[in-house]
Amino acid sequence: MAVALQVLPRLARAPLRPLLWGGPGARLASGMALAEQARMLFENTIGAVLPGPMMHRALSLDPSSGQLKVRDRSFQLRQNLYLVGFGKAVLGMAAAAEELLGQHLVQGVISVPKGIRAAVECSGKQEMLLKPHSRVQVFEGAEDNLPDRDSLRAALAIRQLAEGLTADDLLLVLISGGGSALLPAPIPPVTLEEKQTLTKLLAARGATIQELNTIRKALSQLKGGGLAQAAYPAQVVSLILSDVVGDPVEVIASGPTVASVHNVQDCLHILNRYGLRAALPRSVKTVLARADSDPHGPHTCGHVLNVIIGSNALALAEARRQAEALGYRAVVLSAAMQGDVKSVATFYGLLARVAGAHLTPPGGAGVSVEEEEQLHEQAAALQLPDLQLKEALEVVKGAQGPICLLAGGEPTVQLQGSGKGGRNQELALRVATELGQRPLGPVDVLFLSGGTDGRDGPTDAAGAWVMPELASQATAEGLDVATFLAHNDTHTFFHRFQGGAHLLYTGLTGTNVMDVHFLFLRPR
Ligand SMILES: Nc1ncnc2c1ncn2[C@@H]1O[C@H](COP(=O)(O)OP(=O)(O)OP(=O)(O)O)[C@@H](O)[C@H]1O
Ligand SMILES: O=C(O)[C@H](O)CO
Repeated sequence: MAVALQVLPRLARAPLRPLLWGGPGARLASGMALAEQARMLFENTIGAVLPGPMMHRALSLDPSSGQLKVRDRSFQLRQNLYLVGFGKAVLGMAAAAEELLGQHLVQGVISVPKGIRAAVECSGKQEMLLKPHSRVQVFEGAEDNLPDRDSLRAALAIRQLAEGLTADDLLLVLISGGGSALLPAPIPPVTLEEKQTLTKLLAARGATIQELNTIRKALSQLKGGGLAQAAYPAQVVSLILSDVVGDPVEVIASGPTVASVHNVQDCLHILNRYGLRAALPRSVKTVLARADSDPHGPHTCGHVLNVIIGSNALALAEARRQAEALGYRAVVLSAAMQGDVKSVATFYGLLARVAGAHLTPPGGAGVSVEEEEQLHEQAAALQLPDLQLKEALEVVKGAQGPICLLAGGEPTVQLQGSGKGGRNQELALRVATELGQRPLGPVDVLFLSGGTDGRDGPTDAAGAWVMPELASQATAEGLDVATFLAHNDTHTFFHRFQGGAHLLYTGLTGTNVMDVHFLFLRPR
């Protein structure tokens, strides 16, 4: 995270704009330009998954009895509350916890990205900062999302706090994406450097987050249930903001409060798959061999309540609600959008064409049977477990007015060039190319792709929005879309195209529930 962090100033002041989105405001909003609606929908979607609102939804305290309610479970607070946390969204989560439960809080330690406090301060987003004499100690570290000395110090302070707890205590654990790098505590003799190298190698060779975190858990004192074990016999409540498709609690931040179900054989398979088994340092082999013969077996986590408080699905549900308030028929297609960005772009291109043809009256572009078949084939190839394509097309067929199709997840980019970009900007530009290939009939189409953390790859933009005319307009400006795509240089493209008007700028938002994709179709 080399670039100075910066938090969205517009979101900071007005995360939600009920006047524009509900009741009488809806009519006003529906007269807005499509691009303005798309940008507002993106900002308001992020507003719904900011740490504060999510914490307030998940927790409630009865001040007279000291009863803390987390979902359907109750816990008795009497100045026995401790707090630890690690992840990109944890500063705001801790601030909300302090505001809600501060009178019972004895001590806390959190591990957050380098520069986050300065960025939050700069943006004036006071509600995401801890109080001046807070009982929560803050460590900043993990520059570039890699474990470092600072995050190691934080992890050791977190372990120490957890180990000092008794059966009368309650430990609140705040977890969000980026937590793995912010909580490194390698099992000796594995060193921080060895863990860093192995993590980097696995990531560079294309290991999935599930595979990467299986290895991290095997080599860590705190991951894979280790933190919960350290806190025993205290009760543990983990509040988790998911940045992994499907919200698997054992994967997010490597599941420090979830018993690991993996064995050494699983690790060896993964290391084999990426050609790393032969080159393993002796220390790693030692730790894996020890785990194999460990008479205690894996950690047990019966004293833990793990709760997902925010996710991509939640963001999409809010986006849908707000799109409907704007007068769109809105459908959530999937919160598990994964796969190569090229295949995902082809899918959205076909979807826009098929949906657009269904929306326009006879004499419009018309939908061919082949295209509808291609769309279903492309969808099947993406293997999205929760895809609601048939349902979405039914809604489109029955609709007489504007449609908004919503999805989220994290497609992947196979980097070939050395340009500057991110997966959202690349997806948007590829979708623009697809949309520009054939006429779409009398319907306005806009596609938006944005990262909810406000940072798309190593750029300061969150993503971009496009329309079918983009490619021809770019050509008129002397910009060749295909060349920018070939070099993975989409940020440079969007920066130059129409003076950067198609880029989404939010600054670092202080939350992270992966990416969202919006496809708007508005019959003329
Ligand atoms: N020039 C580029 N063009 C397209 N994508 C890129 C480019 N450079 C990096 N990327 C992609 O950006 C991704 C990294 O983005 P980012 O820093 O937002 O991490 P992330 O995976 O979103 O992290 P988190 O899960 O914490 O949000 C990688 O998947 C990488 O392939
Ligand atoms: O920290 C991590 O492990 C990733 O962000 C997934 O949660």
